[in-house]
Amino acid sequence: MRLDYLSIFPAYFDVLDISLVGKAAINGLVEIHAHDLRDWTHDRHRTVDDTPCGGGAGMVMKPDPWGEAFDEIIGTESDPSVHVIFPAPSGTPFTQSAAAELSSAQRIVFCCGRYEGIDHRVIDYARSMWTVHEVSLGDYVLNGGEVAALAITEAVVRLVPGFMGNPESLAEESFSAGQDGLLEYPLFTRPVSWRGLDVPEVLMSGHHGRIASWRRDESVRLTRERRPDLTDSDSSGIH
Ligand SMILES: Nc1cc(-c2ccc3ccn(Cc4ccc(CN5CCCC5)cc4)c3c2)n[nH]1
Repeated sequence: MRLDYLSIFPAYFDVLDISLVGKAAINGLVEIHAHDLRDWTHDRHRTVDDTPCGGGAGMVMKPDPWGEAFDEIIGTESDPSVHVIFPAPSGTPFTQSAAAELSSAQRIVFCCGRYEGIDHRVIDYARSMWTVHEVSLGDYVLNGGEVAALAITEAVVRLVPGFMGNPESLAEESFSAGQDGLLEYPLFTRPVSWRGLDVPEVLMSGHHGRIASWRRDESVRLTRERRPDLTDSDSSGIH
């Protein structure tokens, strides 16, 4: 899988050489390429923004540098197998199933906007050429797309076959199909007693049936408490 990042702050993506994603890069599962959008400007100030047509606060990213960067990084041929991701507050909420779908992509290009966003024609042009995803991380406003691109990268790459040492742990995660769409149960490890707080006895009983039942009950309780929106979904198994 090749991952490209277009940003005026490409150094944001240096961290990918350290983290788990870095290991995937080392063992050839993932190729990381970060690019400075200003490399595709031609004026002395390397300008990437301008005032919004129709007025309004802030600045908008000009289309020209994006188009030239696309030509060089992706090419001028249409190819639906290339996934182009535009993080945006107005995007579709990013989900675990979207991460799972993207984990089988051969090529993903992250377009990280700044200022108030990117000229919409950039997204329209990209839609005419590749498979475009405008995605939101959640209902809060970041200063740009870079943090969202890092989060999406981690969610996707950890699902790439061969990446996680212990694929079983993926099956038990929140939001993954195996867990019936419930939140994860609380986790404990040694010592059994810590600052007057003890591991629930059932977990030390060695009785697998009771342990499974306790974990399910805890997942149901937590989901009802924190994510009532998940309790009515068909996959949740609770109604
Ligand atoms: N889930 C999530 C994603 C983001 C995100 C992603 C990309 C960019 C690029 C620039 N920004 C800053 C930013 C600030 C204010 C507005 C709202 N303005 C109101 C009127 C015009 C626009 C939009 C955008 C991003 C933010 N934030 N949160």
